[in-house]
Amino acid sequence: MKKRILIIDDDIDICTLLSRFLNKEGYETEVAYTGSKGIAKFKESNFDVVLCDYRLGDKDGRDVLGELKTINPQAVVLIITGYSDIKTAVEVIKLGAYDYITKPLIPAEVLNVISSALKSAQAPVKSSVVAPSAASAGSTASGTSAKKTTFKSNGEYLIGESESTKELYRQIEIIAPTNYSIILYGESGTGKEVIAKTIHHYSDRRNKPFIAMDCGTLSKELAGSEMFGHVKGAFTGALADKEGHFEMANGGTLFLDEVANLGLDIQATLLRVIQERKFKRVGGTKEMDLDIRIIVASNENLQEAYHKGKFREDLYHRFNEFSINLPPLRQRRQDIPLFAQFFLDKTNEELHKNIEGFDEDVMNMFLNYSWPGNLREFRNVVRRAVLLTTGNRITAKTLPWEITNTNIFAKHTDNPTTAVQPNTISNAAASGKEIDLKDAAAKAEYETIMNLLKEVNNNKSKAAEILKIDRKTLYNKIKSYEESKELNS
Ligand SMILES: Nc1ncnc2c1ncn2[C@@H]1O[C@H](COP(=O)(O)OP(=O)(O)OP(=O)(O)O)[C@@H](O)[C@H]1O
Repeated sequence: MKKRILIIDDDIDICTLLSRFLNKEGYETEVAYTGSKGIAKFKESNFDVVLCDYRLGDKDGRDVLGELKTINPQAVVLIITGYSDIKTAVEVIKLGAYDYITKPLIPAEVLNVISSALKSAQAPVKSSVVAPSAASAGSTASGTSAKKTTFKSNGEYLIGESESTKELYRQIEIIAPTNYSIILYGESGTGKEVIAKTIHHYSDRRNKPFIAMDCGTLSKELAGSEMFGHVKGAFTGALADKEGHFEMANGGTLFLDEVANLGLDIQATLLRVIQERKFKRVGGTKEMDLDIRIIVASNENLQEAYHKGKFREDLYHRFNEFSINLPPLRQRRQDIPLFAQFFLDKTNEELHKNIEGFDEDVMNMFLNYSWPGNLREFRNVVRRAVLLTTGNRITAKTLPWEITNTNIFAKHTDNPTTAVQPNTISNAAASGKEIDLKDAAAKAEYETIMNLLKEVNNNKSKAAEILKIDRKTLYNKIKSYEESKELNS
């Protein structure tokens, strides 16, 4: 049966082009020109993938994503963002989008992302049973705590060589063979799920399922059923018996992503299940024994969350048998050339291309950039650059402007990473301060423009040229930021 794709975009031309192109590639498509119409279509019928533009006439992609996930937590949603809008991309991934695609759209990239989304959706969304063979590439764990593990890239993921990476793997080596619950802290895209899978590979549970569950998008109503399953008739809409993530993971490892987002009610149920090591499907009577290892991930400090009353302290202590901090990419710069080559090799393989490497200035830009979307962003940037490259090497022309302009920006500020606010996220989490990612992004853009204008003696045409935008867009960006500042002051 043909896979069905819903395209939501207020640009009729893009809808038509995408739809024609995807039909030719064997997909069935439907289009909606507004967020509300898209949501209505999604309610009426099943789609395997939703492609949704971030900026829509009536709503933004974030709202649409939220509503689609409320209708079906397993919805596979790909958000289309502007070329330089990595902060939005990070935000929508946190909200449960499967991935993002940047504009201008490149057909091969669209196909690539759709096909990997469809593969992942064969299991429930964000859930994956790890092939045991993936574990065998490194020297395998013997199952005793005294064994010596040597981590090696399994071809799918890279390990890295910087000091912080070595420390990370030293911790994994100690903890993997035990049955301890683990909290993984790290910004979006640092590889928390990848590390959770690695821990699973190197544990005695490696031949059992690894199931990932995204708690960030669970509605209060569906949380119980998603976790523990339900029996037919348990509530309106429970048309058949359903297995929950705990049951799927039984015997193996359950990875709870964005665990700080779980409501207090479901936290109470979760605690009881973990303590009693037994659970029932919602509405069911049969009690099942629970044998799982739990790994949770959060980009918010859970200790602070419980101090604020957002997270149960007893549940926190249950999870916190061990915790690991994943460094952001900007703190493991030594690994950047390795990851660049790794992502290049992978993309060459996927696209049957043979690009040999990167121009020297490209690598310098990679090293200077602050990577707010971490490894996910890096992978996407390299993938896109490979798609756009026609020669032997990747040149700066194929990179987004925020990367090509890192150096200019760095000259004018004490903190070269201000442009992308990465530290603000963790600092804000630590201080309990609320930040608005959109405001942060707009501020960063504004500061970048103003600093560049100083650099070019206020020559706006020159600044626009360097930023690869037209003069009008440059004016609009300055104006809209200054107006919003006035409104908020
Ligand atoms: N060690 C690695 N080697 C190669 N690629 C990696 C590695 N770690 C992460 N990636 C890339 O980054 C992507 C994001 O990783 P992952 O989903 O594990 O991050 P995350 O921290 O769980 O993100 P989020 O908090 O947004 O869910 C992966 O799909 C993969 O492409």
